[in-house]
This record gives sequence, C-alpha cells and structure tokens, in this order.
Amino acid sequence: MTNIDKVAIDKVGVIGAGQMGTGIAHVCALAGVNVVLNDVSADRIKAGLATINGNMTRQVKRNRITEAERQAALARIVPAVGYDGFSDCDLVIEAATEKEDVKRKIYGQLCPNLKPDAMVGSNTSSISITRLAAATDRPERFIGIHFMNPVPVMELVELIRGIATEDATYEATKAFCHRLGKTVAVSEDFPAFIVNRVLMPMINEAIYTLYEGVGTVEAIDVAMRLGANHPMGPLQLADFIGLDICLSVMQVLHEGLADSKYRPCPLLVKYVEAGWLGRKTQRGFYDYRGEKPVPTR
Ligand SMILES: CC(=O)CC(=O)SCCNC(=O)CCNC(=O)[C@H](O)C(C)(C)COP(=O)(O)OP(=O)(O)OC[C@H]1O[C@@H](n2cnc3c(N)ncnc32)[C@H](O)[C@@H]1OP(=O)(O)O
Ligand SMILES: NC(=O)C1=CN([C@@H]2O[C@H](COP(=O)(O)OP(=O)(O)OC[C@H]3O[C@@H](n4cnc5c(N)ncnc54)[C@H](OP(=O)(O)O)[C@@H]3O)[C@@H](O)[C@H]2O)C=CC1
Repeated sequence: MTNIDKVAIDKVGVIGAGQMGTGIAHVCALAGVNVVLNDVSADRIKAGLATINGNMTRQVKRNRITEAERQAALARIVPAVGYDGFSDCDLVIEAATEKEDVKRKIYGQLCPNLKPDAMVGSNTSSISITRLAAATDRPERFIGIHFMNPVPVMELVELIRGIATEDATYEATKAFCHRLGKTVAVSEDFPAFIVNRVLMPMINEAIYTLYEGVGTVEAIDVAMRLGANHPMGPLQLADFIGLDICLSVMQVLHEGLADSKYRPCPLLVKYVEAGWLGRKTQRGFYDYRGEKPVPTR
C-alpha cells in the first residue's frame, strides 16, 4: 500500500486534446490545478487551447467565472508534445481516442517518464480498466475516471476500479473529483460501466429505428426530446458524442457480454465507415456545415 491519499494532486497531465481532454483540462485549471496538455501535434493542442478559451470566455459572458479567473486558469495549462513535462505530475488522465491499441501504446511511452507514485486514470467510455492497467507498470495506481460530455457542465464522474487498484488510488481520485465539483458514481469493471451500458443501447436502438424506417432523424429526436424530456434527441446526442465512440462502445458491449442485443446497427457502421462521425467532422445524422443542422436522412 502507498500513501497516495496523503499526497495532494497539484499537477495533472491530460493526454488527448479532443472534446474530453479539453473539458478535463478546463475544469482542472479552474479548480486551481496545474495542467500539462498533450496530443500528437502542436496544432492539435493549439486547437484544443482555443476551444478551452472559447468555453471559458462564454462562462465569463454568462457571469459563471470572472475574467481574472479565466486568465489565471488558462495560464495554468501548458502544452506538451511528448511526455517530458509529465515527470512531476501527480495524476495523468488519458483521454485519447477510444481504441485499446492507441491507449496501450500511450501507456508504454508515458510510464517511464512518470515519478513512481504518480497515478494514471483513463477516461475510456467502455474498455476494461483491468486490461488497460495491465499495460502499465503501475496497475495498483491505475483507475477508470470517466467524465461526461460536456465536462464543464455535467456533474458526474464514474470511477471504475480495476482488479489491482489500491484503496489509496481510489480515495485520492475520489477526493480529486470532489475538488473539481463533481459527484462520483462507482461502477464495477464491466463493459461500458454504468452510464454507457444504459445510454448506448438506447442510442443504437434509435439508429435501428431510423434504419428500419420507423421515423426520420427529426421525428426520432423530437419524439425523445418532447416525449421523454431528454435534453437532446438520441441522434443529436450520438453526433455530439461522436459516432466512432458510439460504435466502439457497442462493439465492446457486443464482444464483452456476448449478447446479440448489443449488435451495432449496420447504419451506425456505415456512417463511421464514411467518416461521418458527427459534429467533430461536421457531418453525422445531421450536416453541420450550414447555418443550422440539416438531417442527412
Ligand atoms: C459517451 C460517454 O462515454 C459518456 C457521456 O458523456 S454520454 C453524454 C452525456 N451528456 C449528455 O447526455 C448531454 C445531454 N445534453 C445536455 O445536457 C444539454 O443539451 C447541454 C448541457 C449539452 C446543452 O444545454 P442547452 O441548454 O441546450 O444549451 P446552453 O443553454 O447553450 O448550455 C447550457 C450550459 O452549458 C454550457 N455548455 C454547453 N456546451 C458546453 C461545452 N461544450 N463546454 C462547456 N460548456 C458548455 C453553456 O455555457 C451553458 O452554461 P450556463 O448554464 O452556465 O450558462
Ligand atoms: N465524446 C464523448 O462524449 C466522451 C468520450 N469519452 C472518452 O474520452 C476519450 C476521448 O474521447 P473524445 O475526446 O471524444 O475524442 P476526440 O476524438 O475528440 O479526441 C481524442 C484526441 O486524442 C488524440 N490522440 C490520438 N492518439 C493520441 C496519442 N497517441 N497521444 C495523444 N493524443 C492522441 C486525437 O488526435 P487525432 O485526432 O489527431 O488522432 C484527438 O485529439 C475516449 O476514450 C472516449 O471514449 C468519455 C466520455 C464522453
């Protein structure tokens, strides 16, 4: 057992400056934590920092934070291509692409650069924490720390312990989530954990509903928004999350639980094969290239 619960988390490394990594860096920096933000290229990180700045500027306009807080938070985020700046991180949160081989490769390069007692968390939506932990040199200090999108707005973080995760790692990451103002729900390490075990089959079913011609994109979304009081329709939400991520999660559920009820809808597969991944590529179930989103079917 280590004494991680007594170690303050003063510096966090975030890997992946996409939708989630930028949101995680955003909330950490606003909570007074120093952040080193990594991605595959300087351009990617630059785009990520611009996103964070845009979201914080909106928070200033809406009087959620002050201009001084925005400036102080942005100054806490340091860009890093490679892992040189990670040697004094207390916690690293990996939020790279939802592919196991990508994540394993990252841990292989990251771990030799970390101090021995640093913790590593993955923001994976679905992949086994025990298996990811086994790809590191520190499974006892590895944990699933699953933020929800958009991170600055959503209150929940799922914490998922792998088979080897020590109590001290769990307690330290739980306290850290509370410091960020989040509420924690604990999930056992089963495919897609709690939120996505329930949410993704609903989204997949909405795509089947479209595929079978039961309703149009607009009819399905309006039905669930106004008929079930969901803040977004399921197809709008799928585009928001990213269709590549929705497909990966369904594949993990299908393979991991070996039940045909999790079969990814062929239409979802087709959209991903087309590179129509939702908002991030400007086209998914809606086309976002014009003034307002237009359904693609
Ligand atoms: C896939 C996984 O592994 C797990 C997941 O994350 S599953 C996805 C979970 N997320 C959801 O289900 C989101 C569902 N959608 C919603 O809750 C809402 O539509 C929404 C919060 C995204 C937007 O709400 P809205 O009322 O339509 O829009 P809007 O009024 O513009 O925004 C509400 C607030 O969110 C903020 N916001 C919206 N998008 C934001 C973003 N990307 N980043 C930061 N802040 C954002 C706005 O600034 C606004 O803040 P204030 O209340 O402080 O003014
Ligand atoms: N989208 C969502 O709603 C949610 C997603 N998640 C999870 O968070 C993680 C990230 O998702 P999300 O932010 O949406 O995905 P994005 O595609 O928006 O971002 C992923 C980022 O990781 C980068 N990346 C890829 N390989 C590496 C690498 N080797 N080193 C550093 N960065 C790398 C990508 O760069 P490039 O594009 O150049 O490959 C991209 O910038 C996934 O595990 C996902 O399942 C969790 C909760 C919600």
